[in-house]
Amino acid sequence: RHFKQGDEKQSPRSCQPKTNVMFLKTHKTASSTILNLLCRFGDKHNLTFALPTNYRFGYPEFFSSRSIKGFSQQNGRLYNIMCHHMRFRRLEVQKVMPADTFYFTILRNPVTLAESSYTYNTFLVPSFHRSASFVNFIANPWKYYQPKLQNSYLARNLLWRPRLGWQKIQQSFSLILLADYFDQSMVLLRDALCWSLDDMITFRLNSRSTVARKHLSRAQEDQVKQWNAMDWYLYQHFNKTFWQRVESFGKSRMDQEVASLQARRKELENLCILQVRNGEQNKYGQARILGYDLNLNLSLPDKERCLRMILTELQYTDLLDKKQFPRTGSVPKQLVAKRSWQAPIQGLGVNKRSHVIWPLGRFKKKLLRGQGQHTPH
Ligand SMILES: Nc1ncnc2c1ncn2[C@@H]1O[C@H](COP(=O)(O)OS(=O)(=O)O)[C@@H](OP(=O)(O)O)[C@H]1O
Repeated sequence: RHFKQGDEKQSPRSCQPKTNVMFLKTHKTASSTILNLLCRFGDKHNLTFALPTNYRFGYPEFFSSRSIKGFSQQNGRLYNIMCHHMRFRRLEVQKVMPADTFYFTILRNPVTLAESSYTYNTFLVPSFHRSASFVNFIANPWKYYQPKLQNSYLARNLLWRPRLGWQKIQQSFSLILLADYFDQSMVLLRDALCWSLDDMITFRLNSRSTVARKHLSRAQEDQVKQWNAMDWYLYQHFNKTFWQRVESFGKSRMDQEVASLQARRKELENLCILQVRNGEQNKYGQARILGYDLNLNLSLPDKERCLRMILTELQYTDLLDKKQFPRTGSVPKQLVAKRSWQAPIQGLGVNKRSHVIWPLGRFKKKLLRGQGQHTPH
């Protein structure tokens, strides 16, 4: 049981791995899991990341190259990977990404998306916390929703907002994935990027447990679709194009590759994960986010790799920040636990008893004892 086995199993491929990649990260669409995948790839190959100064590129305002840490019009530098939250503006992004950049994004069924957003952001969105529950909100949204109230953009048509319509999406992105078919999405992405199987293996991050998700009746689902009509329209369109793409990829080839992906993920889960457990309630809502405890008996290289697979968006961003800006980067206060014995949450699930020591210095040691926290996205 070792990471290497999976890498060795892969046959050589004739294509050239893409190293210039732009991912439009969006709310509650498995985007933290994909961000982790991109961070690991870029980190492994020492690629440069366009990093935001404060975890997001000026969101909810439109993207500006000024929000990239260290960028100036004078140095006019280009980056390999861009994957943090933004409100997309193609021309502005193109200024800082090479011409052959591969652009992709991800959507999710607006029904489960809206429920996730409500639970996760209840206290952040006044339109939400005026209602007693999601079912209550969705039965009569106009009673609670006021567009001018703070963060109301999180309460309606979440898919639509960062992207401005399906024609623009179609023009700007070479691949549009669906969180609801995550494994098929990873197969398509792997094919497009020409990356290895292990590069595509992720553990589910920023996730609630299945029992915490609210199941809706058909009538309630219809209410959500009506309330988020633009999202529903967008989703239907890209659901169709997604399955057309699967069709041209080949259905049986897809089934085989999904099976390999799942088998390899299982192997790595067995290697890395001791247990999955409920973390603390997130700060802005009622969601308890699952965390992972790593196995205690891992070799140091495996520990490092397993740990990278469970780093959350903020934690990985801090590591990359530290790597790209060794002198200016600092450990943000919120990542450091108030008491060192506190069990970490949000994916940084190193067991209390297992003080994993990374060889890369004090920062990581702190991080490993730290408490992950999540800003709203
Ligand atoms: N691999 C995979 N497959 C399917 N779904 C997945 C996966 N990884 C994460 N998720 C689900 O995505 C939700 C979190 O999305 P984000 O990470 O984009 O949220 S955030 O906006 O960055 O806070 C969150 O949804 P809910 O659990 O319904 O809240 C996660 O469970």
